[in-house]
Amino acid sequence: MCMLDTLLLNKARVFALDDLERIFHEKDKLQGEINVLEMRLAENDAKMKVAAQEKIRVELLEAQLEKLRNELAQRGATERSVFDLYESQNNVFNKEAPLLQNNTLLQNSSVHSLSEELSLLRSENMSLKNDIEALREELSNVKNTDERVAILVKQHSLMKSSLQDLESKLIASEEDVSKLSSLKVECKDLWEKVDTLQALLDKATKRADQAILVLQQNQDLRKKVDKLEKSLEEAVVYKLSSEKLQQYNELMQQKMKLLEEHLQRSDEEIHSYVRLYQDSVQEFQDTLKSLKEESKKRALDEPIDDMPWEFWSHLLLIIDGWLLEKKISTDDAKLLREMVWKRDGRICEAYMESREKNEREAVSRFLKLTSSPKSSGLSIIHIAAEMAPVAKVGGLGDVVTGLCKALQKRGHLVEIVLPKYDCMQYDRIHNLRALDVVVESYFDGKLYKNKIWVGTVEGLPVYFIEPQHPEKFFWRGQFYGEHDDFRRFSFFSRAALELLLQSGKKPDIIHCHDWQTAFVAPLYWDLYAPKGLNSARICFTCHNFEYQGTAPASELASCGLDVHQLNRPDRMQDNSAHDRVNPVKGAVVFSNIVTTVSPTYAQEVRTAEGGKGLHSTLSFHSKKFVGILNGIDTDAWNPATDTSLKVQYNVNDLQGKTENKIALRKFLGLSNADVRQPMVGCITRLVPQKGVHLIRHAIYRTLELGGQFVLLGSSPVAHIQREFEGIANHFESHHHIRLILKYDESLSHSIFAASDIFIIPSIFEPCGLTQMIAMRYGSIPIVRKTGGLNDSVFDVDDDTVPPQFRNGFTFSTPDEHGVNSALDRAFNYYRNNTEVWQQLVQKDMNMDFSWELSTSQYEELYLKSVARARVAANRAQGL
Ligand SMILES: Nc1ncnc2c1ncn2[C@@H]1O[C@H](COP(=O)(O)OP(=O)(O)O)[C@@H](O)[C@H]1O
Repeated sequence: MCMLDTLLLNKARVFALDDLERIFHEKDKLQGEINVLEMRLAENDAKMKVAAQEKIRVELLEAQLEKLRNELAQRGATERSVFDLYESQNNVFNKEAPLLQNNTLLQNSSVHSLSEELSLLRSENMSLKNDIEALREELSNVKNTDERVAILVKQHSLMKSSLQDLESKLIASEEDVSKLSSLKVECKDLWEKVDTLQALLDKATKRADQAILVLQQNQDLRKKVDKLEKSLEEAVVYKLSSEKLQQYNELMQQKMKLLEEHLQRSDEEIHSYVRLYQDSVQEFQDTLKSLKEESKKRALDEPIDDMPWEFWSHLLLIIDGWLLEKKISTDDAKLLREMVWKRDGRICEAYMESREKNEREAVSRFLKLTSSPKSSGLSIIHIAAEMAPVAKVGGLGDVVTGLCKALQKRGHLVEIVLPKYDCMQYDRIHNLRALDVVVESYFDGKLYKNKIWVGTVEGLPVYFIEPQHPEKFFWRGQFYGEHDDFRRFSFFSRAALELLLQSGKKPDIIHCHDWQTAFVAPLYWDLYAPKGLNSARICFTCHNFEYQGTAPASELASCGLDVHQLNRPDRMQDNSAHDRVNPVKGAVVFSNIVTTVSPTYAQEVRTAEGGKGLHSTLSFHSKKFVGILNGIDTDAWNPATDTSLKVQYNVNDLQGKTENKIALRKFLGLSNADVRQPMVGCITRLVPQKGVHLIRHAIYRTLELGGQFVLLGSSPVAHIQREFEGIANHFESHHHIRLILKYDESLSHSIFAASDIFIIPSIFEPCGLTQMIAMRYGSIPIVRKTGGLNDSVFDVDDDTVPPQFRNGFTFSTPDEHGVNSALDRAFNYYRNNTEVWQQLVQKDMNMDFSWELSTSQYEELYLKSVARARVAANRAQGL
């Protein structure tokens, strides 16, 4: 390193000296040129002066010439008159000789003088002519001189400009000289540094020699050093990545802080509520602490943690059943429910003791449990149209189950109310039974009976409502897509609230989902809060703003809502059709908390392009509107325990993934010739939102790239279903392409496990779950950057994202070019970078997409809303 520095410094010095030499030489040359030019300029000036004098002389000569010409002209006239006179005198003399004889002498003398004068004039004339000739010559010379003068003037101006050029060059060179002198100083400095570096280098070389000696003597030590260096590098990489992560976290924290500040400024009231809430949390924590201490003393009071959720939900349903069947009072039921909620050991013991006894004895045993500590969580009731796995159409079902399970784990009492569809997966419901009770609910001006069923699903207590209505609302063989969906689900929403009212429940939160149960929000505030079901705050989650369930305003009256009051622009009136009502808009307006399923989608729907007509409503209510990214149920989606798979596997043993690929190929009749042939998977509803034309294109592109493609999907849109049936038939016995056009939960697990790449080219995507499930199964996602896909998939080549977050391939423009760009890159990585691909698979499988983080966000929203309600209630009571 030191040697390199020395060489570089030497080189720099030589260059600098060469430059100096060259600049001096150039300067001398320029100075010489300037001198010559100055001399020539002086010469020119002198010449010009001479020329000017000559010009004056010429002018004088011309004047003289003119004078002489005039004189000559006069003299010519005189000469001619003298001659004429002489001739006439001769004639007279000849004619009158006798008369003139006396005057002859006189005459002779005058003639003589005249002829003398004439010859004088002639000679003078001659000399003048010569003079004129000479002057003419001189004049032509002068003309030549004029031309020369003009040339000289031109040359003069040219020289002047080149002189200016030279002067500016001289200035520049002088600057160069000054730079050079500073360069010289720097150079000197550098030399000094070179010397010190040289000294250091010498020292280092000496040390290196010693080190080499030591290393040569001890090979083992060297190996250890190598190992240490490697781990040091890893540590540096780790440090760098953790630093980046920290930076990223700091950035996020800053953003959050800004947001928090903004919220604080914009809503002073919320701020005070938060403080009050914090006080109550403190109070709650104190109570909890003292309870904990107390419970330590009493072994029987200890919460039972080793009983499954299934058990507690079952107990809860027993108590609710007794309440509805009027076998216990509301207060007793409340106390017992709270004990279940707290997983109290005493109620567990009571159940165990009374298992073999008849119902009356069991009831009395339970009623002996008199004291019960305060509950530690919230009572949350979800009213929904889907719940996985019993009634699932898409992501909504997954979210209801995943979120409820996570809330239950956090100590909240969670219950779910669902329609009792005929087409449910009844084998996934435990202890399903009908209660000996009938709940009547209003519809079309009458009361209709509802049969209430209870059972546990995934360890959660669920109420199923079976309307005894002649239109058999939920006996249709399918969940949605019926002509009277508006009537079916407005009926269900009202019956669900009726059930809560009649069973005396006092929930803290009622959480409804999508347009099907959006009616709950206006029904609650307009009808049920006045009836006494007033303990709750309403949370509404919209999983997709594409579906708003609008209908003619008059249809709202069936479930008892006031059309006149609600069909208003600030309430339920649809923003684009004033004679229609919009349930989603109603829920946005009437809920205390409104959420959607990813932060990016929450932004997108506030724009005119993304809001599907609701952007202005959402912007108006933006203070209560947030986007929370969904999680996935990591118990249900776990390749290490998934019984749908041929072989279970995990991040440390990926052989099982390959075996699933081979098994799926066999099952679907695809070629098994090359185990490394990449398999692209796609599991989706085939609707325009999912980018069906891009899915179709991806099939053909995968074929071109030499991969295999497996599509599992079905479409509620007839022409899309037909189109894909055409493609499916075309590839019916193809070795590399298979389209399975149906809903098949078990097959979906096999495809997630078998595929290497998973494609989701959505036009818009509120959250999307398949990208997270795919990652959990080690299938690398290719997604379009939109909605929740944008919040969960980060491109492996995007260096603006910290490396630990990069987990897939993304593209922005929803066209074939975009698909190609991502698909081609993915194939390239898969084929040419096996090791990197393997690391990517492991990284993706380790990513945390559980409900943990999202649930804590929902929990925080619930708690804040409940605290605000308490403060408002206390204020109203004057406390
Ligand atoms: N044909 C199908 N067979 C089995 N499961 C499917 C099918 N189509 C979609 N799914 C499942 O439905 C869920 C889709 O959720 P999501 O990605 O949020 O999309 P969306 O809710 O818009 O349909 C995933 O769990 C996916 O595996």
